[in-house]
Amino acid sequence: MRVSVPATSANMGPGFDTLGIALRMKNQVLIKPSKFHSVSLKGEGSNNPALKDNNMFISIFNDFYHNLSTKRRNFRFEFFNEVPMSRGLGSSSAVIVSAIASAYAIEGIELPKPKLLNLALAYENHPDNITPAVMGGFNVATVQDNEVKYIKKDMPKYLKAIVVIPNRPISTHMSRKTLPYKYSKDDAVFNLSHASLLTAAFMTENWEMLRMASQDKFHQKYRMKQMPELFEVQKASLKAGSLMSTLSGSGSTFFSISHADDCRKIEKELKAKFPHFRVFVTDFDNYGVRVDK
Ligand SMILES: Nc1ncnc2c1ncn2[C@@H]1O[C@H](COP(=O)(O)OP(=O)(O)O)[C@@H](O)[C@H]1O
Ligand SMILES: N[C@@H](CCOP(=O)(O)O)C(=O)O
Repeated sequence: MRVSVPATSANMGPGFDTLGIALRMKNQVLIKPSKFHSVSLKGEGSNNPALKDNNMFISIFNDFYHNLSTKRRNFRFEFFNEVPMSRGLGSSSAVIVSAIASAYAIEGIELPKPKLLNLALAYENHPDNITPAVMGGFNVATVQDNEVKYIKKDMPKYLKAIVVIPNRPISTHMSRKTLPYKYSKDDAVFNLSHASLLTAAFMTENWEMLRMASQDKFHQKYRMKQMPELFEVQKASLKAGSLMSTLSGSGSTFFSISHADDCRKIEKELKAKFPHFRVFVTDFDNYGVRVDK
């Protein structure tokens, strides 16, 4: 059985804890019944021996498997990871979503996506990564009465994402602690109006609006100060023709959107300017978590 989950870019500027989008970079796990428990890792995290012991995937999988099954089978887990850890591309959401989906699938129990989304909420209490990880596409989401309420929009093929991934990880948990406890009414209105306009722009495919609507006063400047080169990345990406360019989740990745015709030029300019960062173009994912039995 194979389960794959896409990387996600959350916030998208002003949509703190609300907006997120799925990218065509994925973590996959292949699970086979086996005499003994064993783990193999390829790609991201493969040089981290701790992930072979009790990693977050295995512990969430076991929580669910032990609840769902009376049998005590062992499994071989083969991970193929494309989502870099702690870079603001939703690696923790990818792990949470794939672990829950895997436990249900291995037991042959149907798990509708909305239910999976609400189960994932217990492990990550902001819905902006888990929603696109489960559903794919661009999503606006909130949590009400312990349930995720969301609206999804498929992304067109003529738009591409350009990601700039620094070497330095940023822990989402730690980064959230650096944000202000309170915001002024002006800043709240600024973010509310920009996030609303950005959402409307995605829904109506008004791409020229993205640059203006993706401005934010809630989190980016506080987080980017810890890595000031990111201000240069943003400036360079917009100058090279991106439609929008924002910190991805809590960082350290920078995420931009462009027309397909412009993406290679933008990628080339960013690579030349920031040779010490990984820069590449990727498609959007409109499907979300996928289980192949
Ligand atoms: N492939 C993986 N396998 C196991 N655990 C992972 C994996 N990817 C991420 N994690 C867990 O998620 C944590 C990173 O979460 P977080 O700081 O929220 O980063 P991100 O911005 O990538 O979601 C890691 O420290 C690790 O505990
Ligand atoms: N809204 C969250 C998003 C965190 O995304 P991640 O990919 O960095 O985990 C936040 O801004 O803290």
